[in-house]
Amino acid sequence: MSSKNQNKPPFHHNTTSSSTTSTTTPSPSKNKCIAAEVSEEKGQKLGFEKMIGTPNNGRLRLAFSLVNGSQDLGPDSTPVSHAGSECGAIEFTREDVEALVSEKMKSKNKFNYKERCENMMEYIKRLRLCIRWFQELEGEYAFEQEKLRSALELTERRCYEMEMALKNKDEEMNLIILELRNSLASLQEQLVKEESEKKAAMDSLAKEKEARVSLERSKASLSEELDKVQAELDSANQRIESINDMHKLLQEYNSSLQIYNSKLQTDVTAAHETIKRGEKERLAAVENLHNLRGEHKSLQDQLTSSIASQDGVMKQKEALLNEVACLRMELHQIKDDRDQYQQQAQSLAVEASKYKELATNSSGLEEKCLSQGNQIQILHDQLAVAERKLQMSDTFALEKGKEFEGQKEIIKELHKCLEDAEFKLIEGEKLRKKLHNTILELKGNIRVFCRVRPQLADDSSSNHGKVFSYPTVMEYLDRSIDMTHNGQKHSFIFDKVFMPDVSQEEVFVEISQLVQSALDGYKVCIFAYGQTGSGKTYTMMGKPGQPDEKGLIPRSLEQIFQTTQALQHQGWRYEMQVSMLEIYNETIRDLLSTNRDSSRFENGVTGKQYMIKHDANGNTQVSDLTIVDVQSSREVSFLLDRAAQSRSVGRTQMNEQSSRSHFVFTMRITGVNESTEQQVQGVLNLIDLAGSERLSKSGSTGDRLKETQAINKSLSSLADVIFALAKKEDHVPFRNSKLTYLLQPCLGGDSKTLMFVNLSPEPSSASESLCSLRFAARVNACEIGTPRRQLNIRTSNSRLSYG
Ligand SMILES: Nc1ncnc2c1ncn2[C@@H]1O[C@H](COP(=O)(O)OP(=O)(O)OP(=O)(O)O)[C@@H](O)[C@H]1O
Repeated sequence: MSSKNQNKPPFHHNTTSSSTTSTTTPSPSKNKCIAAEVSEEKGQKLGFEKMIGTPNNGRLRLAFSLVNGSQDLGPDSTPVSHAGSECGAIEFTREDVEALVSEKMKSKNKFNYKERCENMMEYIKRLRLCIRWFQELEGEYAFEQEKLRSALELTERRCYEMEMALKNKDEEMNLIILELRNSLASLQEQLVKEESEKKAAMDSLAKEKEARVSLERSKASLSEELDKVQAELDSANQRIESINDMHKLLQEYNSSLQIYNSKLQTDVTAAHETIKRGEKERLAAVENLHNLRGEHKSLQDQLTSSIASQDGVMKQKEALLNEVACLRMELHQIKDDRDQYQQQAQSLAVEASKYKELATNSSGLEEKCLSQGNQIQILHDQLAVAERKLQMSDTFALEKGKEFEGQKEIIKELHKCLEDAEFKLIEGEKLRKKLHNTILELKGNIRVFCRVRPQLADDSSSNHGKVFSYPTVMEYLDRSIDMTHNGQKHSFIFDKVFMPDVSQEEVFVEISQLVQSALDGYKVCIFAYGQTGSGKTYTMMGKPGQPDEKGLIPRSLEQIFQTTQALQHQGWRYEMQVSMLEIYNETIRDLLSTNRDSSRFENGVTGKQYMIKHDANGNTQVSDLTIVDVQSSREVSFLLDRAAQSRSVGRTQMNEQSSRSHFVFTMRITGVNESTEQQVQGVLNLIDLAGSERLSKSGSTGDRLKETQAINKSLSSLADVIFALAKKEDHVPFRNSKLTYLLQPCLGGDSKTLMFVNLSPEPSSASESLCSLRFAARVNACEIGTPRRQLNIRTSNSRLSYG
C-alpha cells in the first residue's frame, strides 16, 4: 500500500511536476490533473493561453489552502501585484469568467478519452489561472478594503477625537461662559447694588452737602449773629462795665449820701442835742426866749429845709436805687442773654465741629465711591475681556465646525469608496465561491490532513530516534511525510501535513474555507482519526482553559458567527441549531440531554431510541436527540463544556484522559437572504473519533476491553466503508456501525469531507502510526461524490439533520 502510494502522486494535488508526472501511472481519477500539468509542461500553446498569455509557473506546488483561497485572505496579506504574480498581466472580464465557468467540453470523438482528458486538463488549467487571478484580485480588494477601512477608522477616530476635543472645548467654553455669565450677573448685581449704594451715597452726599451748605449758611448766619451777639455782648459788657462804673459811682454816691445822711443824722442828733441844749438854753434863754425864739425859728427853718433836702436826697436815693435795680435787672438780663448767646455759640461750635466731622466723613464716602467706581471699571474691563474670549471661542468653534464638516465630507467619500470596494468584493467573492466549488466538484474527493503532535513531557523516553521526517522538496512541501519503521522508510502525501510545531491557529486557517462552505449551503464533515493520545481531541476541541490553544470546533463556531454578522448587511439572516452526541459501545448518547442519567437508563432499557434516519433529500436525523437553537459562539461554548463533562472518558495506558467514544458535534445552518429570496441550508459535522488502539497495547480489561472492542469495530467499519467506496463497490456497508450509518451522507454523498489523521511522534507508537497513515492514504485516494449546495430549498421540517 505505501509503496504504491509512494510511486503514485495523489490525483488531487494542483501543482506541476515535470519529473514525477512523466514517470507515474496515475489512477483514473487523478489522471485529469496530472495530464493537465504535463500538457502545461510541454508548453502547448492552446487557444486559451493566447487569450490570457503564458502563465508563470514559478510556484511548483499549490496547496489545498491556496486553491480554496484561505491563505490569501489573511488580514495581514499584502496586495497582490499583477506584475510579479503568477497570472502575469492577465485580466479576466466577467464575460471571460462566466464563459469559462459555463464552458462545455467539446470533443470530436466521444470515446476519445485522451483528447477529452486533455481538454479537461486544459480547462482546469484555465480555471486555475482564473482562480489565481481572482485570488490576487481578492487580495487587492481585501488590501484596498483594509486600507480604506483603516483610513476610515483613522478619520473616524480623528473625527471622534476632534469631536471629543470640540465637545470638551465647547463644554469648557460653556463652563467659562457660564462662569463668566455668573460672575457677570453677580458683578452686574454688585454693580447695581453698588450703583444703588453709590446713588444712595450720592444722594446722602448731596443731602449732606445741602445740609452742609445750609448748615454753613446757618453757621454763617449764626456766626454773623454770634458776631452781632458778640458785638452786642461786647456793647452790653461795655454798658455793664459803664453801668458797673455807674453803679460803683452810685454806690460811692450812695455811700457818700449815707455818709452824708449819717452826718446829717449826727447833725440831727447834734441839732437835737443842740435843741435840747437850746431848750435848756431856751429855758435859760426863755429868758432869752425871745432872743432865742428868733434863733429857734431860724433854726426851725433851717431844719425844715434840711428835712426837705433830706427827703429830696432820699427820693434821689430811691430813684438811684430803682435805677440800680433796673440796671441790675438789665445786667442780669444781659448776663442771661450772654449766657444764652454763649450757649448758642457753644452749640453752634459743637454743630460746626459736627459739620466739620461730617465733611471729613463725606470725603471717606467719596473715597469709597471712588474705589467702588474703580472696582466697577475693573469689572467692566474683565467683562470686556470675557466677551472677547467668548467671541474668540465662538469663531474657534465655527472654524472647528467647518473643519468637522470637511472631515464629514471626506468620511462620506471614504464610505462611498468603501461601499464600492465592498460591492466589488462581494462580486469577487461570489465568483470565487463559484470557481472554488467548480474546482471541488471537479476534484470530487475526500481530503486528508495529517498532523503530528509534539513530543510531550511525559512521553516515554526509552525509545529514542525520529520516527517522522518531512521532505523539503518544493513540490511536496508541507504535503508529504516520511516515516521510518523497522529500518524501512514509508512515504505518504496528503493534502496537507502539519508538523509538530504548527499552532492551532495555523491549522484552522487551512480549514476555514471549508467551514465557510457550511454557510454557503454545503454539508461539511471534518473528523479526526488516530490512535489514542495522538491529539485528536486537542485538534478538535483544544486545551481546556487555554484560549490560545482552542481547537477547530470553537474556532469554526467563532468564524461562523462572525461571518453571519458580516453577511447581515448583504441581507442574510441565519439560524443555527446544534446537537452533540457520542457513540459509546455502539449506542448513541445525547450529550445535551438535561436528564442525562435517566436518558442513559431509558436508552438502555425502554426510553429514547435515538434512531438514525436518512430522508430522500439526503438529510439525516436522529430521533429524540436534543437540538438547541443558538445565537452566539458563547452559547455553543457553554454547550460544548456541558457535553465535554458528559462525555465518556477514561484512563488508558496510552492517554490519561482518553475519549472512549466518538463525539459528533452537528450544527445546522439555515440562511435566508431577504433581498434576493435565496435560502441556503448547510450542515457542519465536527467529529472527534475515539482512539484507535490495539488491544495488546491498550492493556484494557473488563469494561475498558469492551469499550476498546466497540471502538475498534466501528473504526474498522469506517475503514470498510471507505475501502468499498474507493473500489466503487455496489454495496457499501454503511449500516455496519452507528458511526458509518450516521456519517453516510458525508462519506458517500454530496458533502465536503476532510479527515485529520493525528499521529503520535513516539517511536513506541510507530506501528499504530503506520496503520493510521495507511488508512489515511486509502481515504485520500477515495472518491465519495460531488459536493452539492443546498440552495433555494424550503423544507417544512426544521429539525436538525446530519447532512
Ligand atoms: N499539537 C499538540 N500540541 C500540544 N499538545 C498536544 C498536541 N496534540 C496533543 N497534545 C496533548 O497530547 C495529549 C493527548 O492528546 P489528546 O487527548 O487530544 O489525544 P486523543 O487523540 O484525543 O486521545 P484519545 O483518543 O485517547 O482521546 C493531551 O495532553 C494533549 O494536550
